Amino acid sequence: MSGTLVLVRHGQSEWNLKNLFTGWKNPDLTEKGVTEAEEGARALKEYGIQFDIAFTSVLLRAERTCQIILDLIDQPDLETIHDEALNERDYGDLAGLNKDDAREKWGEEQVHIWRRSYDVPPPGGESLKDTGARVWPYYMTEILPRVLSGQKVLVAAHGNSLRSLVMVLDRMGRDEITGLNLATGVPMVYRLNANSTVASKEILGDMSAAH
Ligand SMILES: O=C(O)[C@@H](CO)OP(=O)(O)O
Repeated sequence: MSGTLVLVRHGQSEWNLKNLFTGWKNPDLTEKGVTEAEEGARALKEYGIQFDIAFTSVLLRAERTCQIILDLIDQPDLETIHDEALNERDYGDLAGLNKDDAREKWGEEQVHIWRRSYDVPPPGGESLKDTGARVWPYYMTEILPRVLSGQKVLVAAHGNSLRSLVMVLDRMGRDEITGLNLATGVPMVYRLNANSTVASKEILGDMSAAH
């Protein structure tokens, strides 16, 4: 058995709260988002894990979630790599728009397709497939080799950058991924086999905290 990979989506952001498409925009966590990150951290502490390295995006909401977790599990100075490859999906022209206003303008179904489909990009932005096309190579070259060498690795990132990873790890098809919405601040603990497949997956906490 090789190492452990923990994926966690950032806590609620100010734009999650305002119901705005966010993408590469850079809002901070709300108080609730901080609490969600702390709850995820407490779950990891109870689980008893100590990490060898952490990865996060270059967006504040994920960076703060990562640091809140590391502080709470008494690893505040752990080496942390920040990379744009782990950023949220680029929402293009939708960034900053209200999700309900968008439904009124373009219809419920079209907005759902932009938000959750595999390969339909929002105008001027990235589809989940496009997001995966930058997340997967980064995972393969930077993250996976560490896990396979036995390290315990934390990845604090975003709803869609993590959906693209979960899709591959959980061997989900393009239809199945449409129904997946990750909860905020809820750690997913993967143990991998030596051949990179998933040996086990545990979800630590409340899956209902999705925004
Ligand atoms: O706005 C965003 O960037 C994302 C995540 O909050 O939204 P969605 O739920 O549409 O993937």
